[in-house]
Amino acid sequence: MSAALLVENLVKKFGTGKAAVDGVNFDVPAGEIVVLLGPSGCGKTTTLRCVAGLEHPTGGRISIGGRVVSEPERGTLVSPRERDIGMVFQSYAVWPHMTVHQNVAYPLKYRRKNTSGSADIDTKVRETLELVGLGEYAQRPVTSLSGGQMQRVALARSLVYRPQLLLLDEPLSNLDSKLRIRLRDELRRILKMTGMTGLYVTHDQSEAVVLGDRIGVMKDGKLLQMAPPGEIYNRPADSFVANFTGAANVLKGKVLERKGEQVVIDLGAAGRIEAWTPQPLAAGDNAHVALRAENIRLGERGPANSFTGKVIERRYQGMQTIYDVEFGGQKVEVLELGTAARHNDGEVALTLPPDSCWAYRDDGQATVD
Ligand SMILES: Nc1ncnc2c1ncn2[C@@H]1O[C@H](COP(=O)(O)OP(=O)(O)OP(=O)(O)O)[C@@H](O)[C@H]1O
Repeated sequence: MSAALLVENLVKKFGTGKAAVDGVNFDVPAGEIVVLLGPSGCGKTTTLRCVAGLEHPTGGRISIGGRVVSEPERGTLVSPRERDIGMVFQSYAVWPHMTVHQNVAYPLKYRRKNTSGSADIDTKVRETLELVGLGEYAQRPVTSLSGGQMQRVALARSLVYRPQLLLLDEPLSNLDSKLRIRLRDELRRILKMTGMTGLYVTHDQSEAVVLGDRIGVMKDGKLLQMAPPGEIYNRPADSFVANFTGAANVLKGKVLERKGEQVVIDLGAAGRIEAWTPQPLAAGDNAHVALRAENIRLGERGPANSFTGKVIERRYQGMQTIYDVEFGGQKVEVLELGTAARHNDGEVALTLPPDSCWAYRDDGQATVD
């Protein structure tokens, strides 16, 4: 039976410097997959290693299946072995001198958990190999497999003993891009079929969106937002989340008025723009509006946020065209899907739908370096 993970106010400091994990809170209900997403050094691997028991947290509490496995304030620290977790890492970590079958059988023989002899072990190994699509490879030496197949062996080895919780740290990053996409899609199917509770760490947005029931975006040791992928992409709670997940356009201005979650922002020469905001912005505040290139509608006039601009450059990329458009001293990038570029250089109407314009306090950190 899969179990929930609860992480409360987790802190991890290495030495005396800044905390690598700085007061992180989240839960993973049984059967859910949560992905921690963020740039290099944001603390996602350290968070996962604390859950695994491979790092000793400085503060906070971690519980797996209702059992506290780490709470430094009370001197509680359960060893990794006793946490009943499975782990899959970037490196394949298979036993090179064994066959595929032997590799996957190893944890069952070693643990003798939920098994009643070699026939039972054999059945479980066969079932798990079928699940990861390696049913026909059971007797092959593991070293004769491709990278993607070896990673499936590593996954099967972690799934075969049905741990309470599966931890995955960038498991696809050593694979070539085609294989990575295929295994990414399959991984979700496999995890959902087993009903496994999963915590997955990556810096790759597409993996996070495909795999996660919820995504937690981290920066500088802090969890900025945790929400379903659609919410992260359409209602980013923070300017960093918006920018990190691809809202690369930034328009600077001043708040004129606020009604509920809507604000009107003065963009200077370009005029006014309506936007949604998750932050306590008020009239007079400096703010910036973030929006995605693919949410701007070129050649259309909508009921609000319509402007007349000028295409100053267009880059045809086969499946899509990117336009640089200027309006009233502001510059935006617009993405148009399709194999034909529909707009030429020169004057063009553009609409920035208010629902896709997100306003944040201007703290000078609008973009990811
Ligand atoms: N063993 C360690 N000793 C000292 N500092 C460490 C150690 N492990 C991690 N750190 C630091 O903690 C911070 C967070 O690192 P962490 O590996 O968790 O980030 P990450 O988001 O997983 O990045 P990446 O994707 O590059 O692995 C970084 O500043 C890193 O240098």
